[in-house]
Amino acid sequence: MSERYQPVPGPPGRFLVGNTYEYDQDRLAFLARAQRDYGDVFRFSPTAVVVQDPELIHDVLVRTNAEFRAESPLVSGAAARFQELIDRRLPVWMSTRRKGWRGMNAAGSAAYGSRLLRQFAAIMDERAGREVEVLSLMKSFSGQAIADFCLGGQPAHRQPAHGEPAHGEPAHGEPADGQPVRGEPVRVVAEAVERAATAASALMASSLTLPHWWPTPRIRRFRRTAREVRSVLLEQIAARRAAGARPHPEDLLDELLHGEGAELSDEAVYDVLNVVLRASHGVPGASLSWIVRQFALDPDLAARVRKEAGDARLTTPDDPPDPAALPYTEAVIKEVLRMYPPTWLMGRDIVRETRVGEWNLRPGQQVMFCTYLVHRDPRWWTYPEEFLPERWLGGDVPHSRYAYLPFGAGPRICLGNQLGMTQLVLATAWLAARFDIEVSDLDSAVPAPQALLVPRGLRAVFHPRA
Ligand code: HEM
Repeated sequence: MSERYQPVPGPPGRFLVGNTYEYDQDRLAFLARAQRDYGDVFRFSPTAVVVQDPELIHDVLVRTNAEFRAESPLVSGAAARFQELIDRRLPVWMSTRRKGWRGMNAAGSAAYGSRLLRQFAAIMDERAGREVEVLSLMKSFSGQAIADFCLGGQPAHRQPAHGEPAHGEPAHGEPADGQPVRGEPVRVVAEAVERAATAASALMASSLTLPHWWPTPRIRRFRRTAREVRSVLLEQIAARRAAGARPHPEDLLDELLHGEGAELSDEAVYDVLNVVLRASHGVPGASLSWIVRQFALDPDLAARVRKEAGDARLTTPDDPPDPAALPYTEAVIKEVLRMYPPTWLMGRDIVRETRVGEWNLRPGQQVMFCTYLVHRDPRWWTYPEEFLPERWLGGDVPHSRYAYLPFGAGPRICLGNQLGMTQLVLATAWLAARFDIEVSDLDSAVPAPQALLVPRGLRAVFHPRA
């Protein structure tokens, strides 16, 4: 080994399997132990280095697209082909990302508030009063909501009223006013994305990447579902193009096809929609599940959010308040994202020789960071294990300015962070205002660090408040 590449110290691991076995026994405990024993930079495997220092993490994140890549192939062996594809598409993605940003900024997200809340209210009304699996309920809402944000303006312009089924199908199957109703493309796309995300998380559930030529049912399903998403999206894009521009953009697809800036090819539009739908899949749903758990743990917290919703006159989903009028609710969400960041583990592939802190790293290696541990590190946070929304109201910022990164940072920061916050603030306020939550298995619903950090097996009954 040349001087240039001194091995980074880390747990030695076992013969053949390295650290994978110990890691899979308890992922968070393994990473916490390794950090305690080896410091803020440690080796996980010959190709993976874990970095836990917030300044170094930030440094890596801002250098993404140069020495680091955000995209990682799920199946090994596809890497070279995949990197070529990424290199070609990256500049296009970065410029289409800017175009997508316009549709998702604070104004775009706020304008979408009532549509979003109507969907949430309808889904919750439908499931109220009986025990439900919280994560699948919230994921199904967030999946539908994002698909609606992307494509929900199509083909008619009528919005479903509160009480009407969320995906826009009229109660008796007849289009209102003789018009086609929106909803069908949203449902088809949301379901295709759901299947693709389930197939991808089945691959990610294992810490080992499989060779791409290995024809396992999982890899075949992963490929088939990805093709399906591509085909339903390209179909929607073609149909919308053929229908021509509308006076005002009604969803992200309108914005991408007819908004300001250079015209995008169907392929570029597909890229944005695909990345947005995939990257947001389940993430707000996981956060809402943590909120449900937190409300069940602490009814006073729910009461305080309810009071704020009442003061802001949140009485009907048709006319929601500006999320800025709900600062305590926003602080609750920031605290949920601190203690339970859905994207609890992030990574970057190294594509050029580079240096991270005092270590030289080379192409083919991977850098990983565990935001869950950074967000609970007593060096950066006071009372890190306590749920304290007030810390976000009193200016008690972390001692390291980069120690809070639920949405990532740098050029690949979450594209939907404002939309995600709007969605979470309104849905959380609605939950507190309209329901008493009963959870029977609080003790067993502990953090499960899977593809996302989720409360394992959380079930609840949402009792409508009188
Ligand atoms: C609770 C809400 C959300 C959280 C915590 C979250 C978190 C994240 C994080 C941490 C990343 C960066 C991953 C990395 O750097 O490797 C990311 C990327 C992304 N997110 Fe989100 N997200 C949320 C909601 C959303 C929503 C609602 C959308 C879309 C409408 C969205 C769209 C995206 C996209 C497109 C990217 C990839 C950006 C790129 O690679 O250039 N996210 N998100």
